[in-house]
Amino acid sequence: MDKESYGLSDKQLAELDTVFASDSFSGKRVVISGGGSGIGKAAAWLLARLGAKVLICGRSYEKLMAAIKPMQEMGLDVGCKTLDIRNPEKVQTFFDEIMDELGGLDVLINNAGGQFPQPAIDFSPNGWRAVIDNNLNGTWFMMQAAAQRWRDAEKPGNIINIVTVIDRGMPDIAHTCAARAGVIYTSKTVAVEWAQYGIRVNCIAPGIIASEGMRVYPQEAVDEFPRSNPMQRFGSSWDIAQACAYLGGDASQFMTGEVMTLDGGGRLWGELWPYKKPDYFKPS
Ligand SMILES: CCCCCCC/C=C/C(=O)SCCNC(=O)CCNC(=O)[C@H](O)C(C)(C)COP(=O)(O)OP(=O)(O)OC[C@H]1O[C@@H](n2cnc3c(N)ncnc32)[C@H](O)[C@@H]1OP(=O)(O)O
Ligand SMILES: NC(=O)C1=CN([C@@H]2O[C@H](COP(=O)(O)OP(=O)(O)OC[C@H]3O[C@@H](n4cnc5c(N)ncnc54)[C@H](OP(=O)(O)O)[C@@H]3O)[C@@H](O)[C@H]2O)C=CC1
Repeated sequence: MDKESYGLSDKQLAELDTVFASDSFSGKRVVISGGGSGIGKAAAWLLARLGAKVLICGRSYEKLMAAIKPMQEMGLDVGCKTLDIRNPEKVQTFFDEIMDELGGLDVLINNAGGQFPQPAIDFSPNGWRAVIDNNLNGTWFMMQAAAQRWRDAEKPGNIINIVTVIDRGMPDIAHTCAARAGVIYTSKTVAVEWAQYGIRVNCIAPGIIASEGMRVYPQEAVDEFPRSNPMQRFGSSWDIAQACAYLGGDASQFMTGEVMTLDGGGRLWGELWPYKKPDYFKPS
């Protein structure tokens, strides 16, 4: 399939089945970074359909507005704000504003992120920095800003960080492996530190998901992706959205500091080359 066509349509997102009760997020306020496309948009649809008041953020106002319009037309309670998560001052202002506007916050889904595929030996210093900044620093600024406000207001909170599967590293995206490892181990650490404030922190590690994000990868690499797990296929943004509903809701109330992997078994079997498999590793 052409990678340009990956992703779920608004019609699908409005109609896909879910195992969760239709009022299971009623009264909950949820912020989703990178909610204008892919996994973040699917999570926005699902949690809003389950009754949450949802606010999505990202860098492009046009993209955010295009994402929320069909949700609002369905009567869902969804808004948006522009934010570059790499800017700590802007992140602070963002949380001041949304705490006012939403009247508080229950769940933060740190989904914004991404990388470019390249053999590590060729990374420029700035390319390395850009990926660390986006995925590690940006996620941290968001986590800390939310946690400070929950602590100061003496309210519980729930953080879900979307990472990637890094158990065996990942050729062609070493920068993101470094950043995501940082997010996972920061999450495990603050899951302990912040338990005293009633704040839970968990991660979701998606395998290959047929989202708009696939456009960053060469078509030849994407064609091989389904063969990287024993199920021999892509997962869907809806799979990850449903994991967000589990971790964001009361069913997971005794869970913190964990990484939930949804990768079709990819971490146990198979190989993935997001840029290009070198001849050295091909059968002779
Ligand atoms: C087990 C299964 C795991 C599956 C994992 C594989 C599948 C993963 C899929 C996904 O994650 S899908 C989501 C993908 N979505 C994205 O990646 C979108 C977001 N990405 C970005 O915004 C960028 O990639 C970025 C790196 C964060 C760039 O941000 P920024 O706006 O700061 O970039 P620039 O200012 O343009 O560039 C900074 C620096 O980086 C170099 N660079 C950027 N792109 C490339 C590239 N394609 N190749 C090489 N280098 C690149 C760029 O040249 C700059 O460096 P200098 O030139 O200044 O040295
Ligand atoms: N699809 C997959 O196979 C996998 C995805 N992931 C991760 O899941 C998350 C979602 O990816 P996916 O939905 O597939 O891809 P997308 O590229 O569609 O989503 C990434 C979103 O993050 C936003 N974003 C990126 N950088 C920033 C920033 N600095 N500040 C604010 N928003 C930002 C983008 O919006 P904008 O550019 O407008 O700011 C975009 O909406 C990412 O972290 C990705 O790396 C992990 C493993 C596999």
